[in-house]
Amino acid sequence: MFVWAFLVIVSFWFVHHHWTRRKLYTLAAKIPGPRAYPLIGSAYLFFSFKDIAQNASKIMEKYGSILKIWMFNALVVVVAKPKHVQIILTKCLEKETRYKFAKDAFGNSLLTAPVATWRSHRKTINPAFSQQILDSFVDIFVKHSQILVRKLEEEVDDQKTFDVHEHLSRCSLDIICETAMGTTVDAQTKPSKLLHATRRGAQILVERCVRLWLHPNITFRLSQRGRELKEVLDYVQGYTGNLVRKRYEEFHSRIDDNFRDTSRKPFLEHLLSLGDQMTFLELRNEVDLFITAGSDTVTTTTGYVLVCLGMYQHIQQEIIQEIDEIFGISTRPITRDDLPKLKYMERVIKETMRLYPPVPLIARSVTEDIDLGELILPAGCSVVVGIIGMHRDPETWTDPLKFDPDRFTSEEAAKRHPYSYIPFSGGPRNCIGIKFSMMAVKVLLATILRSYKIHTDIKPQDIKLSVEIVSKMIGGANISISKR
Ligand code: HEM
Repeated sequence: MFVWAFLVIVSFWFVHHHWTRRKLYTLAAKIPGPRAYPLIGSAYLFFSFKDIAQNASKIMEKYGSILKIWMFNALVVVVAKPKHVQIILTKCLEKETRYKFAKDAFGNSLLTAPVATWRSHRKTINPAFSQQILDSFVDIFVKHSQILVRKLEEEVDDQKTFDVHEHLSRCSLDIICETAMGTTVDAQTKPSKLLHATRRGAQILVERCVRLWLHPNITFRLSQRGRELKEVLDYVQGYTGNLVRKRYEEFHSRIDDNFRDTSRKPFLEHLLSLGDQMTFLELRNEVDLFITAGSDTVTTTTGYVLVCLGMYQHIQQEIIQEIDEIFGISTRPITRDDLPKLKYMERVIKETMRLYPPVPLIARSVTEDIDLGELILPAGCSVVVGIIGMHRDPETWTDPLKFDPDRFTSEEAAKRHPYSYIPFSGGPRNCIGIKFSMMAVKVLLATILRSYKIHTDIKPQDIKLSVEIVSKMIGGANISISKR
């Protein structure tokens, strides 16, 4: 009797579920994709964590630039053509459901907030990333880059390779903490619990996204990973919370014109001076997001560029020539006026981010049917933009695996679709830190290259990127350095 009742309820649910989603199924049937089995869909292709990237690229090669994957009963559509991506990134502003896992760490911050909240926060926060404010941070970039150069002394030996990512991540954390909160964490000179905590937090988040049993809050909180994340977040949020609270209270107890001037102040104080729009918790969430989003991406980008310079010595030579033309034999520090002159370096950074995008995939939720011309994306599905696939698409990039910074001269760039190159995403919900990153990476590279020559044994065909929120080179960004 009990079994019959159970079967009737399940059948009823099944029919009801399919009936309410009939439009989604009809539209999905028109999108090509790998075979889907009852209940699991095509999720079997992603059961092995280490094969995810390989399987995803095989599927993309086979099914082309729009394809569907049924992950159990969730429809995921992958798109990789600039004209489709432009429509998606301008019309679908709601983040994909898995971003909600990041709310434990960042609450309703820019990255994770629903559209209505995001819109007002983005409007409030945008002025804090003005050119004038960013210019005031150059001294901070320089100070920490010079410490990095001193730390790298220990590694000088062209017979010895080391993972430069390790040094860069400490330096980027110092930069981002000082620019975001006005405090130095000295991660380059002291052991840093904050560094390990932010790193571990990001790893657990990725694991949660791909391990289905960690999706429900209840199983996650009881799991070892859930407990570990709590411990990590208690530390990070305790640390940043104390600093944010101190500044928040200071600001509210003495609002005076000092807080309103635009001389060098961390983001946090600029956010406070924008008015009473943000609560303490909102401020802490945004600061936590800047620290994670800003430090990992700047680290990865700079590390990728250094490996590329090691692989392509003639390109390194050209950058060094550009640097020497600006500084000559002077040892003066880099200033903000030097940065726009590093034009060839900028092209090298862009070409590196094309082949090795720090954020290889992004995802959005489709909340209403979206007409892509050839196909309609049904409301209720998720859409993944495969940035790495787009950046290597032979239809856009001739000889796509060739490292060629001249693809980014203004004449060449003008010939391409504006959404063919999107390392910082695109549309209204793009990265808020574009200019910050370019300035920080330029200062880091120029400071390093004024002192050292870069070498590597890595070959382009050996480079594989890990599947993480921010990609890394599997095996490490291994270089060796010698004094110039
Ligand atoms: C090379 C460096 C960087 C790259 C490649 C990068 C890339 C991206 C991408 C692809 C997104 C979109 C994410 C998505 O839609 O899921 C994003 C968003 C974001 N990034 Fe960056 N980022 C970089 C540096 C930074 C820095 C330095 C900061 C802060 C100081 C920052 C803060 C943010 C924030 C707050 C968002 C969310 C924006 C919004 O939704 O309004 N990023 N970034």
